[in-house]
Amino acid sequence: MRVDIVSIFPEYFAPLDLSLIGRARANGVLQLAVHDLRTWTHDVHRTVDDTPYGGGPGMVMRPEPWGGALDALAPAEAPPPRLLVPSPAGVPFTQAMAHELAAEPHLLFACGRYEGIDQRVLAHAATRMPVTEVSLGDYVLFGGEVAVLVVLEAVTRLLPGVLGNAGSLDEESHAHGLLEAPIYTKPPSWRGHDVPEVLRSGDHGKIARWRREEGLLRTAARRPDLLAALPADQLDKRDIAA
Ligand SMILES: COc1ccc(Cn2ccc3ccc(-c4cc(N)[nH]n4)cc32)cc1
Repeated sequence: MRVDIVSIFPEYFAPLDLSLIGRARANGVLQLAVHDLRTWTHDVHRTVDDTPYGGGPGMVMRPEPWGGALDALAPAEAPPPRLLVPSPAGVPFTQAMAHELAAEPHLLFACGRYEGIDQRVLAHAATRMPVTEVSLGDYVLFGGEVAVLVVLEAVTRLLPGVLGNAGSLDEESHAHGLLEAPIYTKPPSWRGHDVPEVLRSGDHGKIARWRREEGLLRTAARRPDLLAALPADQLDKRDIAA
């Protein structure tokens, strides 16, 4: 997978050389390039923002530098990337979207700052590539960089060969639309708290049932919205009644 990121703070992405993403880059699973939006400015002050039409607080990112960046990184003669633009007004980012993005050959992230990017940048881009405005949640950040780090981590860990034990993808929270069960390791008793006996029983069927029930109970208590969204065939009413 190829990933291009455009930002006025390219140094924000130094952490991407660490850990699993660093390994994905080293083993060629991920080709990542970070670009400074100011590369595509042409004035002496390398201006990227201006005052908003219609008034209002703050500044808006000018369309011209973004136009130059997208022309350079999504040239007409190449297959178009998927453009992802973090925004408080975006569609919610979910594990399902992470899986969808992990199947894309080329992702292009546009990191806004100030009050956001002139909407015409997205409108023009949409004439030649898929554009998705994505939100991390109902809270407001200073810019898109943190959101890109989150989206990129969620997507990269789904790429083949990135996670050592692929099985861990199957059982984690949100893998089946539910939250995962509590997890434990040695010692069997710690400060008066014991590991649930069932997990030390060696009975894998019993353990699998316990984990599903605990996941359902957690989901019902913390994220009833996820429970409501489960397809009917995935939830036996007895599961909750138990
Ligand atoms: C119109 O209201 C605002 C508009 C933008 C901003 C600051 N800002 C600038 C670019 C940018 C990109 C993403 C986000 C963001 C995404 C989520 N889930 N929260 N915040 C915030 C962003 C503040 C307020």
